[in-house]
Amino acid sequence: MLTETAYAKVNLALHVRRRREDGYHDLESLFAFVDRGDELSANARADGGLSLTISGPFAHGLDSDDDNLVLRAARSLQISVCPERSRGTYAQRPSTSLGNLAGVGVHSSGKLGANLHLTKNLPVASGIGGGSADAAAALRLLNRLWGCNLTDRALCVIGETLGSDIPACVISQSLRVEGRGEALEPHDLPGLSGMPILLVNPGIPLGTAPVFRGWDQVDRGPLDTSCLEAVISSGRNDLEGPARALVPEIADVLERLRSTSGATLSRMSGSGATCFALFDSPAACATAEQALAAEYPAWWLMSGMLR
Ligand SMILES: C[C@](O)(CO)[C@H](O)COP(=O)(O)OP(=O)(O)OC[C@H]1O[C@@H](n2ccc(N)nc2=O)[C@H](O)[C@@H]1O
Ligand SMILES: Nc1ncnc2c1ncn2[C@@H]1O[C@H](COP(=O)(O)OP(=O)(O)OP(=O)(O)O)[C@@H](O)[C@H]1O
Repeated sequence: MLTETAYAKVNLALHVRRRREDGYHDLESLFAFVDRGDELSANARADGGLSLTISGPFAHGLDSDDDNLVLRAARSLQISVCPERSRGTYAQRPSTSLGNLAGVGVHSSGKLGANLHLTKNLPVASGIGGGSADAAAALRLLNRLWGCNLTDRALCVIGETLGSDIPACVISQSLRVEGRGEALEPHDLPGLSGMPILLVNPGIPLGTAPVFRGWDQVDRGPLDTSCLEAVISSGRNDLEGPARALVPEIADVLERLRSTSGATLSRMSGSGATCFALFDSPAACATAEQALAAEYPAWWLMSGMLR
């Protein structure tokens, strides 16, 4: 059995620059990843079939049916390395051209199968990329399990067809991200790796599309990622306003985090409703987590370190 962690994603800053013709938005964002998240495991299956079971604190919020992003990612990988699977039951082929990716041909027998198990530790629809991280973990895991030997770049191309955050989640290291989410540059700012972080969600799921729809279409300018201080002082999350309009509790979370001792940056991640605080020491982070757990038992909390 092989395992992969689906690392929680945080947008340390998220600038929305433009609404595009295709309905998506061009972004500039600094992505970072927490060293904890969902856990995915898999055993190989010789009959080419796929199955998924789910356990964990947020298993109840999720179906293990064909629409689960883990199974959608698995099917996309099957089709990419073994195109004849796109006929018959496997209806959909990734729309992006993968060049000669299919030519790796190692699995022309089409017997790529797996029994997958997901331990769902991250809240669903919460702005920390849970589903995207799961799909990315499935691509990394099955690439190993099936011996496909695809590069990260090829996995990103497959992931991009399933969701904007998935390419970044394939890499799961700090990145500057532009476009819809597909233009990635590694961006390892000094001091970021190992930094303590606390994630806080008020316990209310929030879909991504309605938050983007609420954006006021005002371009407030580019994101300076030259140093962490610039990201802290001049970075924003342009989706915070529309997310707060839908979930007013986000304001309570941010107010509480901003009054926390030792927090160097508090902001909302992605389309919300999860917010985060970065800390100058693990002790300050642990103290904050204990205090919030006692004060707000309904809030979901997870502490960790940036990768
Ligand atoms: C807000 C972020 O989490 C920031 O990292 C991402 O941009 C969202 O990524 P995601 O959840 O993977 O989003 P997708 O599943 O691709 O898209 C969901 C919906 O969000 C909106 N969407 C998403 C990404 C983007 N750059 N512009 C958009 O307008 C679109 O309405 C889309 O239909
Ligand atoms: N394995 C999965 N985990 C979570 N959500 C999934 C999964 N598979 C499918 N979904 C669906 O994807 C939708 C988005 O869930 P997700 O948790 O990825 O949102 P999010 O945290 O807001 O992501 P992002 O930060 O990328 O916008 C949910 O409505 C959920 O039903």
